[in-house]
Amino acid sequence: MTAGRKPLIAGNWKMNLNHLEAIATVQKLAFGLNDKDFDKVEVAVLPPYTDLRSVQTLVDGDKLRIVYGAQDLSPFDGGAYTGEISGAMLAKLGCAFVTIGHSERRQYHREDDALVNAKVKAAYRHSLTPILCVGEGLEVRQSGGHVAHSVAQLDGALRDVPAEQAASIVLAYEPVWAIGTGEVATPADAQEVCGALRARLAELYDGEVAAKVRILYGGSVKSDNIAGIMAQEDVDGALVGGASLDPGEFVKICRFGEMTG
Ligand SMILES: O=C[C@H](O)COP(=O)(O)O
Repeated sequence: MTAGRKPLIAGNWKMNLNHLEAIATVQKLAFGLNDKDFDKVEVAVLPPYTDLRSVQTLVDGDKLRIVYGAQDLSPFDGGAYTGEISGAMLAKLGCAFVTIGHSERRQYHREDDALVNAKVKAAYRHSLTPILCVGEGLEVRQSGGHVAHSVAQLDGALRDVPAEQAASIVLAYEPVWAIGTGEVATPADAQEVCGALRARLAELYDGEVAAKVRILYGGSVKSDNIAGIMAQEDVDGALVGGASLDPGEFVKICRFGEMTG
C-alpha cells in the first residue's frame, strides 16, 4: 500500500444470498462498520443482480458508507440479448463497480480477452468502475509463467482503452489456485504480480496512470492473513469471496484496510 491510494475492500458474494439474506447481511455489515471509524477505507459489496435493488434501498435510505456493484455486465447496451444485464441498468441502480473477467467467468462461461475488453468498454460507457480480474491457474504458476500470464490478460482487457479511463480502473490479482481453496498466496507472491501489473500500466500509459490504479489481491483472504498482504507496496486492498458472506469477519478485514489507509 502506498500513500495516495485509498484502500478498497470489496466483498464478492458470488452466487450466494437471496435478496432477503442480502438485506440482513448489509444491515449487520453497516452495524459493524458504524461501530468503528472507517474513513480511510472504501468498503464495497458485489451482490448477485437480484439483490441490487434491495442493497440500493438500504444504502440510500440509511446513508450507509458502503458502495456496491455487480459481478458482471453485458458487453451490449440494450436490446434483444436474453438474459443479459446492461451497464445502463446497473448505473440506474446506483452501482459504482462491476467485476469483469473473474476467473469463474473465464472458466465456466469461456470468457476470453476480447469479451473482457468489450465489457470493460461497456462499463466505461456507463460510468461504472471495472474491477478487472486477472490471475493464473495452478499449471501456469508451476511452470513459472504467472507474471506473463497476468500481464497478458491485462493487455487484452485494456486494448484501446484510453489513459483517462484506465487511470480509474481497479485491478484484482486472483491466482485461481488460491480461490476458495484456503491456499493463500504469500505476501511476496501477491506483490510480485501486483508490482508487475503496475509496471505494465506504466508501459502501456505512464507513471501517473500506474500510480493512481488500485490493485487488489483476491484468493482465500481472511482477517488472519490480510495484514501481510496489505503491507505490500503494490497491494491496495482485497477482493474477498467466501469471507465476505460473514459480516463480522468482513468487518475485521475492512479494519485492516482502514489501518493501512
Ligand atoms: O472474488 C473473489 C475471489 O474469487 C476470492 O474468493 P475466496 O475469497 O472465496 O477465495
